[in-house]
Amino acid sequence: MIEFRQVTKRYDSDHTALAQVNFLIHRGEMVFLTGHSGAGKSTLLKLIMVMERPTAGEVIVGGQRLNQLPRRQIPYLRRHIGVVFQNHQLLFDRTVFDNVAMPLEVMGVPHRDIGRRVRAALDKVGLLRKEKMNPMQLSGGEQQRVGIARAVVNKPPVLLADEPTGNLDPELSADIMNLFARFSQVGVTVLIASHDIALVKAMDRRVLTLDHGRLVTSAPVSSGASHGR
Ligand SMILES: Nc1ncnc2c1ncn2[C@@H]1O[C@H](COP(=O)(O)OP(=O)(O)OP(=O)(O)O)[C@@H](O)[C@H]1O
Repeated sequence: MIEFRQVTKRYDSDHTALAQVNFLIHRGEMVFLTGHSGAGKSTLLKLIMVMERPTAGEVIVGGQRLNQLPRRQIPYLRRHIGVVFQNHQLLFDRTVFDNVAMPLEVMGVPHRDIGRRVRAALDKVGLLRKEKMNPMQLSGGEQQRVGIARAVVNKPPVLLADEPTGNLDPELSADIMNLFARFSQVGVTVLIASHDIALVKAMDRRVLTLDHGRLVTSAPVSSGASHGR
């Protein structure tokens, strides 16, 4: 579902953020991306979203070679990729419902379908009864769940998360990770960048580790079973 072939990304003429990175993530797999600050995690996610283009090599998402993707096709590709950020980027002058509905409105989904789809997404993250609230009235963990509901409301086959538990305590962080695991169980391909080594270990999934832009491991952190297919 997500494949990198010999991908190199240089920002300025000499600074190499990613160097000859190779990996393949299968449909429905949940994979973690770790590495020190500046290792290249966000860059790798940006290449999948085509917010950046590789200097060399090839990125393939859902069978589509992104190098050849014309600029005008980028918005359509992004509809197939849900993204969750650490600071969830919610609008505090709108209700929970309206925040989750935003991607559907941008896509021009008919009004009568929006309510049903927003409520289905809120149900998945356990917030069905809070749709009329303002995100400001919610806890940090609940706000992050709203961000996740918004990321999955149009049922993207790929879900990316950049430090999605950065502001949360360990218990809430584990809840959020288990939520991502449930999406992968129903076939969503999930890639999560995280600094939280203890949490990543506890989830016992395949881990891609970057070190100064190089992929140094692509294996489960523990000796437990690989969840790769
Ligand atoms: N737009 C940019 N222009 C120039 N250099 C950049 C740009 N974005 C990132 N870099 C550099 O590329 C390297 C990788 O950055 P990146 O943000 O991908 O790392 P990261 O692993 O996500 O770090 P963090 O965990 O701190 O967010 C860093 O040295 C960074 O300074």
